[in-house]
Amino acid sequence: ADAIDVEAIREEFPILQREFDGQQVVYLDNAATTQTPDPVVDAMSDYYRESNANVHRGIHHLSQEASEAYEVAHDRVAEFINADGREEIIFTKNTTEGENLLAYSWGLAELGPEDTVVLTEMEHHASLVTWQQIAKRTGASVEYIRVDETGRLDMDHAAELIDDDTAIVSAVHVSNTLGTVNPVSELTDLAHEHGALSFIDGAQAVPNRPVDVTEIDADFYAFSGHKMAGPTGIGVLYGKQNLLEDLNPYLYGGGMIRKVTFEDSTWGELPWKFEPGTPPIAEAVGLHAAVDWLEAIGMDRIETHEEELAAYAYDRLEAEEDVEIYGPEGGPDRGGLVSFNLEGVHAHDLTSIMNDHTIAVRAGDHCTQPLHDKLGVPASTRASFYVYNTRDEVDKLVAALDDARQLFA
Ligand SMILES: Cc1ncc(COP(=O)(O)O)c(CN[C@@H](CS)C(=O)O)c1O
Repeated sequence: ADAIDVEAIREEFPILQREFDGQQVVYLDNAATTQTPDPVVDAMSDYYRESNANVHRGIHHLSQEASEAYEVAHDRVAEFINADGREEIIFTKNTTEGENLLAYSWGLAELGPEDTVVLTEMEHHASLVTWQQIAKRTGASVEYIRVDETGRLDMDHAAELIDDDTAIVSAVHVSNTLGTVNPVSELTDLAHEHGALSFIDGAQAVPNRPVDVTEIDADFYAFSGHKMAGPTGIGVLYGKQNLLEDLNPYLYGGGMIRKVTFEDSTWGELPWKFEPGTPPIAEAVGLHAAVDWLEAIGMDRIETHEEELAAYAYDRLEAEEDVEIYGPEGGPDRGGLVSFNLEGVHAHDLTSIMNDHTIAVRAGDHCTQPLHDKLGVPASTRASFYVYNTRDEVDKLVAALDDARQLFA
């Protein structure tokens, strides 16, 4: 596929023209959140200006328009990840809420002392803390697939850990710290061989590469709108329909019920059963527009762009003898981000120097504290790329290291 036209894409992001202290912003914090193109902003503004109403099939025209827009957004997301239909697409607040929905609706009901939850050492706190706490409440145990010295999962260890006591395997598709692209189909197959479920955290995958949940055969899959050129306040939990049918909701209210009496209630059909109260309607319109916008570029072209940029950044940083990089070398095993440390300079100091050059990167543990403990570092600096980033911006990042060396090293 031919390369994407970055300059044309940048025209749709006025924020990228912003300057601080006379320097144009270099936005390299996309794993935290991506910027929002004009068509997505316009779609949400138009909704508020012209179609705003509450959903759940009100009688009046505006409510019917809003309900249609909200429901069709589910269809569009289902198509985007190759799910069977809107029944398998639950809109949440974000990836974190999707993981909690699964842990509360399924985990609390199904896990017990004889069960094991298998995670990986590179899990984000959104799944690691969630499963850790649900396991404590149910008596289940938690085991972690080892990350090897290259930053990849030790799949021999995975095959050892995943056995007939395993109730669920929960794994990140692309690590937000290492950039590692995990073999999620293989992990899912291992889970299924032992009658376990598979949950995949796709927060750093759906925005950046083609994802086909049917091909992966994951039972559940979660991601966020704000990491894929969409708005904050909306995420998606995908689940196989037959599994979702058997789950009870853990959040109750209007819109999710079929019948309510003073004695008891029955639940509405999918996906509304898991969407109580007034949902993120404008955000769903924005997410729909973001999916259209991304697909117009092409997810395979986005994947190639990010892989090449991350490989370029990896090579440039690798050439600096006082830089330590975490995760696999540039290529198909690394998504669009690079975390690293500059010898003798704390990540927070380096990141503030970067900010002096109006370069936006992230310092910290990226919500993967156990992984940083394993790496033996308190924090790292992370540059993460998207469709509007360029090699020139990577060069600026590398050039700014000298300032940090003079000041801190
Ligand atoms: C792999 C992974 N899994 C879950 C989440 C949570 O996404 P939410 O939309 O915040 O719920 C994130 C978001 N990681 C941000 C905030 S720590 C980062 O800077 O890396 C993630 O990267």
